[in-house]
Amino acid sequence: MTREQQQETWTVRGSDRDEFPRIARVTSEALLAQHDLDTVLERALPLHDAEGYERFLVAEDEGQVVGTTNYFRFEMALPGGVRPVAGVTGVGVWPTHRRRGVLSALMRRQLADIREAGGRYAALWASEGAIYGRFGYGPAATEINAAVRRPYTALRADAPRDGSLVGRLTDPQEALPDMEEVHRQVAASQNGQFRRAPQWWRRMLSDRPEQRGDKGPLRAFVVGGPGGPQGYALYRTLARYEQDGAYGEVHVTEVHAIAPAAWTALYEHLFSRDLTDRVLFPFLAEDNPLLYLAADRDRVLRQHSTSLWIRLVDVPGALSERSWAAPVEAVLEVGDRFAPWNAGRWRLEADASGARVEGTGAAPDIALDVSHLGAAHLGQTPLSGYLRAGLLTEYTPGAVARLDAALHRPDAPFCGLIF
Ligand SMILES: CC(=O)SCCNC(=O)CCNC(=O)[C@H](O)C(C)(C)COP(=O)(O)OP(=O)(O)OC[C@H]1O[C@@H](n2cnc3c(N)ncnc32)[C@H](O)[C@@H]1OP(=O)(O)O
Repeated sequence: MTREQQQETWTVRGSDRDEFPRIARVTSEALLAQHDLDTVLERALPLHDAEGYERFLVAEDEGQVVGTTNYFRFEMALPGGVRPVAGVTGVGVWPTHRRRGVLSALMRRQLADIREAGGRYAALWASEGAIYGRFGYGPAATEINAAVRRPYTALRADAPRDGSLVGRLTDPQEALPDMEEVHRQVAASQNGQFRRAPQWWRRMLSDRPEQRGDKGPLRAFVVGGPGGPQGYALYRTLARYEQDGAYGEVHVTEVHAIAPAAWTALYEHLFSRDLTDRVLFPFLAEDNPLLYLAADRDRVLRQHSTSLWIRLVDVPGALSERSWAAPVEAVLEVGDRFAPWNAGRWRLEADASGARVEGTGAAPDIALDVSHLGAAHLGQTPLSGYLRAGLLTEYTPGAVARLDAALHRPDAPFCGLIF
């Protein structure tokens, strides 16, 4: 008997807008929210009003909401193209009800719901890395938190520069059409980006006092040329003075560009603000051009952390629509405790033109957990790491290396926006 079945006092069900304050109370408490419930609701309601409440799930115990989750319906760039992805969010269990199987029951039901709606993937940002592996999610992307201090903000002399590009520092609302245009192009191909609907831009540009903290208002720097906008940075500044000089900071919420010279122009602007000493980026792709344009890349201080966790909700469906970097043939024995329809043996035959995946009784080449496939799906986390750690089994020598070569992607995944 599972932990969920042992208890009888709570049930899992759908929810609606009227119940949202009770839901937000649980997630706020579970996530140690700094703000009171009214502030949380003011910020959260516009997004959820646009996204809808029909995918919320709650666990209810004697009339009290004790557990919650929800998912957004994203269109996310994945290897193989832009695909529908369930963006799982709002997970929380009331502190007196933790470790009784509430989350496990919510996850089980949510996976079934996503599958029933035709979904093949789920993605999330985890508050803690130890939570989601058991539910079949794998750590699929790492991103970097970077900080650069003067004088190491210098770019290489041969960084590409385009005299026809013009930059303007402006109010984010005025810059919105240009930012949308750039982001639309980025989201069409950058592994891990989701198409940003208007409600996500509103959230992104929301500039409430509690979001500013000790920093100034959000501003936009847009770079454009004769062909239209080529890139933008959204940032805030922090003024700071010591007896020996100015130590202001530039905090970059996001920076995107669609042409090499635009990256140079954006970084030259961010790195040249007077009265500043440090520029901070909470999220950059592991292969962001900054690491190549910096005159001394070792002085770009970097902390790496997991961003997207990916879950294959439909293993044959997901593998058959992925793109493949090299031909591969393998029988995979997949374990999946929370989505049992995936469990079993799958024969994968793939090459650059596509893939065929079908159930088989043949002997497996590799036995692995569905979370390993999720981790590897974006092409950044090799399965060979799990093999070396003894967490998957290779029956046919070399099978894991061949599968890794086929799963390879030349670009690093990047989401950059916690949802
Ligand atoms: C996508 C997002 O929204 S990320 C935000 C996630 N939310 C939070 O971090 C808020 C604070 N934490 C919580 O609300 C809860 O502790 C949750 C949601 C993480 C877990 O909920 P619970 O109902 O306690 O989980 P549940 O009882 O189903 O646990 C299932 C298993 O996961 C394990 N587990 C649960 N949470 C954690 C954790 N944080 N770290 C390690 N293991 C965990 C349990 O020990 C249990 O293991 P077992 O089956 O081997 O005994």
